[in-house]
Amino acid sequence: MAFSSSLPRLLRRTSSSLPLQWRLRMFLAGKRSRPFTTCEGSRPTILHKRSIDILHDPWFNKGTAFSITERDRLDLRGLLPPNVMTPRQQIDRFMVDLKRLELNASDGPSDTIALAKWRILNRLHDRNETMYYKVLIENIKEYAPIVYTPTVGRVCQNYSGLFRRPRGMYFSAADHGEMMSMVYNWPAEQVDMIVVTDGSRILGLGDLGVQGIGIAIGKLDLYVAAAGINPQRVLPVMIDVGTNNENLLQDPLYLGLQEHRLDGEKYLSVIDEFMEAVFTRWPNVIVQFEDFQSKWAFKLLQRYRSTYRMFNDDVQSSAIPLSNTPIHCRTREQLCIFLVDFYFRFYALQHPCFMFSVSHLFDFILSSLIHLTRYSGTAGVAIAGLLGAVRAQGKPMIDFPKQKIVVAGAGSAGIGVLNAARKTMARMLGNNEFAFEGARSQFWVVDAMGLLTEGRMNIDPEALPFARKLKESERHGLHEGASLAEVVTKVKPDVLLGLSAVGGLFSKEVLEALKDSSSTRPAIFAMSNPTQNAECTPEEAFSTVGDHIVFASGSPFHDVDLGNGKIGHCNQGNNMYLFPGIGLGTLLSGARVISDGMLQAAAQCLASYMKEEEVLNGIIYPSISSIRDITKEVAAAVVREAVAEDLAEGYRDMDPQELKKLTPEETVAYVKKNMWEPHYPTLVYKRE
Ligand SMILES: NC(=O)C1=CN([C@@H]2O[C@H](COP(=O)(O)OP(=O)(O)OC[C@H]3O[C@@H](n4cnc5c(N)ncnc54)[C@H](O)[C@@H]3O)[C@@H](O)[C@H]2O)C=CC1
Ligand SMILES: CC(=O)C(=O)O
Ligand SMILES: [Mg+2]
Repeated sequence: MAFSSSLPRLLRRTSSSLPLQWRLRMFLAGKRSRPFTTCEGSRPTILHKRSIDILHDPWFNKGTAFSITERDRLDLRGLLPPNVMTPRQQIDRFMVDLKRLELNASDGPSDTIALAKWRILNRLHDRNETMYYKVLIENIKEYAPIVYTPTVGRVCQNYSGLFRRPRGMYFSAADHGEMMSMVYNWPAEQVDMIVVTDGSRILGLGDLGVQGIGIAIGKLDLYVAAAGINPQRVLPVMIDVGTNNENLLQDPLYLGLQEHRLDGEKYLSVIDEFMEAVFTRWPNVIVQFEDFQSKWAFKLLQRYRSTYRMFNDDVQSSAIPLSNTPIHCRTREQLCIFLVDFYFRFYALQHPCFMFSVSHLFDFILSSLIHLTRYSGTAGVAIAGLLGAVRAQGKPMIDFPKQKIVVAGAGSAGIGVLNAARKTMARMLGNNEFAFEGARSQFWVVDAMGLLTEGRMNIDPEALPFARKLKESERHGLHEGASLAEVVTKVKPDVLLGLSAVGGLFSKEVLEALKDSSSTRPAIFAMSNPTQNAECTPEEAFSTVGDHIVFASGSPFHDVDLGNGKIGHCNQGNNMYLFPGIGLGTLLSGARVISDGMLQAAAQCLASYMKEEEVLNGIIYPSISSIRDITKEVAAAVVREAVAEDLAEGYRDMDPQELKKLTPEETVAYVKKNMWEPHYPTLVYKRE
């Protein structure tokens, strides 16, 4: 085929909505990617298959080597990473991966074993989904760390090498104008849950470009395993708008677009088009935004949350004004009087087995206060843990506003947690502007530039409310940019919470300083992921600060043997305890949007899940082994809230009126009944 004659033909055939430079690029990609089984001028192979069936057929599959024109011709567009590879590049990529495995294996333990387990599980996932999820559900504690954090982080970092069979959909800047038709290349008629990322901040590993698809796959594994979402109805999505990761831009084997990230309106128009396309084909789908860099995470949430069924569990913590709550009490006293009155008049009378106790009354008031506070996802998990840490000190949760909290990291996750914690305190202190303002003094925020004060130039507007006043800092012997160790030394916090993505940030010096904490039981939350990004390990925390601390981390660690038969519990403080239930509850209620109240109901359910004796033992989050049970409860709480807010439009044959009639127990049973179980169905053949 002569260059001169084929180019104009291709340019005519490819969508005229694409810019010329893209069509040229597609042409060149097509030239590069002739499969090695065919040669110039040979007769074409006639296929009686299309789309994903071709990718799953080892005779015809060419993987990433399908040219753009072939992808269009065979309905493959969007089912493969956008970069077209030559057969030679494919072999090189495979060989690099094979050699890396040999190298790692001879190197010592490294991550080889975890990655090898991931590969084995992934192959099972490709062959037999029912069996894959049965294995995962029955062994969730052992394999969640493989399909989710921390191993999923390694998988994303090595995705170009690990890539075998594509999973999910890829939309790229080059697909502008085509997405509405591309969504029809996905084989499932019904999709309930999409997890989408643009790869810009994967866990704490930074910009991993197209390789970030791994986190969407990992999160959806938990949607299936924990929430019982039907695996035929989940869709991981990668929106490839380029990458600013220079290593990936230079890597000849990288599978994504090798261009700098789109920005501004161009970026937004790609995401807008994606949202319109998926909601056109699947109007009832729920979209979870995952691991978008802070710069876009907040903006996208604002842009879509009142129109589409979507949420972002990394950042979400609503900005509902204080006055916009069901109960308007101007002071702490008024609120408490209202709740005590309510407790005796309604709650106690409605519970036949009710026996009065002061601690029960306190817990009721507290859970009501939490109910009046709106937060979710990461923030919800953090608040549940922070309240658990107060209870672990033997104090009532209502003492939470007295806690001094140092937060390391003021990115999307850190700010989400700070906003939620501040609002929780404010509600407990009287639910008014004065309380809200007062609560701010409980937080000390340290980011990459040290202590955040009003003396800082160009403060991020989201972080501004948490900048300390200069005078106030000076009174504590602190200054703008003071180091974390200085801040911990001077503030003597009750809680040290890390969402910085900096492994080892809670150094020996910082932990030594925490020994002087004014708390009887200081709490350390090293929430950054994956494992190597944890601000400290539980061993470091227990051995330096003492056996009495409460410890939680974002990625799993083993409990620590403290000697004398005592155990230092390592809790996993991860949004996995909430997002699956939020998705399932939204689905089963048929709510058109995901309200703050629904998110907050999920968080409240988690906060009240732990029993007193567990908390006093330093166990502030449930074991991952019970995640399916927790998720069921969380989902039921979300359904009930959607019904209460009149958002529920029903699901299948459960109409909103019937949903309204369900008691709390019946709601849990309804959720359980609708959770997919990994059983083989009986199959029969029916001619089309
Ligand atoms: N456990 C969980 O459920 C979750 C954990 N995360 C983790 O939180 C981490 C941060 O995520 P994002 O907020 O989205 O990232 P981000 O990139 O938006 O924010 C990181 C923040 O850390 C600060 N930082 C950097 N170096 C620092 C240092 N030396 N000292 C103090 N602060 C420093 C930065 O200034 C920035 O404010 C990630 O590792 C992520 O995996 C995020 C969501 C949920
Ligand atoms: C857990 C999670 O969502 C994160 O680290 O980003
Ligand atoms: Mg995340």
